[in-house]
Amino acid sequence: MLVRLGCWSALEAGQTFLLGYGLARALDAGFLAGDARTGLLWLAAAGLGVAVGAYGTGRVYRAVADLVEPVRDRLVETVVARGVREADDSAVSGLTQQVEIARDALAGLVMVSRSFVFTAAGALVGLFSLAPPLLLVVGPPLLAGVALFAATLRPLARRQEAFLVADEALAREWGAIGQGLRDITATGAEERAARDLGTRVDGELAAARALARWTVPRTAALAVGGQLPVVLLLVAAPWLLARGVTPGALVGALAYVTQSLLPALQNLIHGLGAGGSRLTVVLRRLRARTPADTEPTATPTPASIPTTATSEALSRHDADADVDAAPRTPVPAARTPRKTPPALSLSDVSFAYGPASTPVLDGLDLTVPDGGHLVVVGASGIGKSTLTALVAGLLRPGRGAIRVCGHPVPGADAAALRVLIPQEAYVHSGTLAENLGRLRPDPVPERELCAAAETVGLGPLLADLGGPRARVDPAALSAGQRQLIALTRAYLSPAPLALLDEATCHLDPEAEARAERAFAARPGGTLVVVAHRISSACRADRVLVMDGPRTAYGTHEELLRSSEPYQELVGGWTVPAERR
Ligand SMILES: Nc1ncnc2c1ncn2[C@@H]1O[C@H](COP(=O)(O)OP(=O)(O)OP(=O)(O)O)[C@@H](O)[C@H]1O
Repeated sequence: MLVRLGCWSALEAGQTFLLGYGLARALDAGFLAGDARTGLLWLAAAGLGVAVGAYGTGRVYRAVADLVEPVRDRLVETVVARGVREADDSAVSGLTQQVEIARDALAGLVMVSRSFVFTAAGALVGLFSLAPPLLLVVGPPLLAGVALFAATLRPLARRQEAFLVADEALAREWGAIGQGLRDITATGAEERAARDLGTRVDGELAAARALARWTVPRTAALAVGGQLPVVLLLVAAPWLLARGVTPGALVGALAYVTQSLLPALQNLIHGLGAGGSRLTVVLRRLRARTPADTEPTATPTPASIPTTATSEALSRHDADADVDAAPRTPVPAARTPRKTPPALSLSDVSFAYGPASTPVLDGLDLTVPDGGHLVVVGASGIGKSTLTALVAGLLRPGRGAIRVCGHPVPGADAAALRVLIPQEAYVHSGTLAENLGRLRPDPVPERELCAAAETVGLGPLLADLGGPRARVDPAALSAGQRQLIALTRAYLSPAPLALLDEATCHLDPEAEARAERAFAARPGGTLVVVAHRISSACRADRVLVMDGPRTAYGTHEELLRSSEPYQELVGGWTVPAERR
């Protein structure tokens, strides 16, 4: 196969030889000697050389394909076998894509390096045939240029790889943030996300600068090896002519340098510089997972989430007794008791989506004490999510004031004290531990992760996936499983106020009850739930019924007696036989 490739390349190189030699002979033996016919014949010979060379090029492509395709097949076999062994189909699709990149890069490398070797051979033989002194002028700078380029190859490949890794890390971070924008805003993690992304951007910038510095010697190699010979040929023309070099040979030499050597060197430098390092990176990645694959998608950095003083002596609801048996994971933020503002207060809050729209909220007053458990119910489209978005600071009230633990909303302090779990749970690729500990400023001990998972109801999934260090593929999880992960993450967050906006809608009633009880029992935690089922309202110590801009507020029993909209809602839901 290699012999065949060499033969077709030699035929291709004949074109290079004939280009300069034919031109020189056409001038010296033809046009300059007054014999136009001979000149034309030599030009025709050069033209024939181009045609034969083109045929050779076509066969070269086939020979390269014969060489590269088996390599690709072997790589695919290795990758698929490994994927099947590791039962990792996502890795197979990713890696087979990398195999295609490896195939293209390898083919490109074979093409450019082969082309340079044969073109240089054809041109140097041609120069020697025309006049050996021409070799003295063209040869040394060409060798110097190639040597300089060879010296830059290794450091350049390293910089290129560092840049690719930094670029991928940035793309991953960016993708993760893009997908989870709503949750990042909802959980007040904007600063942290911006810091993580900023680190990646700085990393890529540094890698790009280092790479750019190494392109300088590469450009110099092209100038020395490809452009300097042209200048030297022109400068040395009188000296060459004085030593018997004919004008035709001089023109032929210029043709060799400008039409063959310079483009071949350009292709070599470009092809080996970019394609070579790409091939190195991809092959390394195919052999084993690279650091880029194994490193966490975001480096957890300590976030300065303020703690708050909560736990005013306001009654914790009865359901607490129900969850005493469940293992409790302490909320990490230290909170000092005594005289603190309520976990949530709204005073005279009004909100409409547009100046001419009917207000969704109109003069709402509401207080949720520290440790309280409020459930919000109401018909679809009545404004429950709007209320949680206002409390989370995602919307601004048109009138009135909202405070979380005494801090005005919107505001950074308030944002750090509440965590919003929306209906569409966000899980990013990475390990379970990374997912679960994302809202914590410091690494969460595995024991605490497992205890929290058990409490919220994620325990069986955690075990199935292989523990906290197992990697998760968000696309392979069910909506309910994603919700359990998001709930456990919020449970572990230091924010005392948890806002569950139909965050358990994909869970079965039992799993929903377990998750809600866990949140209600979070030490120092306050819970606001937009209810998906009436059982949620039964578990709460207070219920807010939204009925247009009007609202009703009280315990489940009180509202059953006093609120017609609540009675209707309860009638529409299946009332459990006994309060859960
Ligand atoms: N971005 C928006 N722009 C304009 N109107 C909106 C917007 N978001 C919601 N609304 C409207 O505000 C009202 C309240 O919507 P919201 O989503 O808060 O209700 P909801 O009680 O949470 O409904 P569901 O139970 O179906 O989720 C609805 O009439 C809705 O159409």
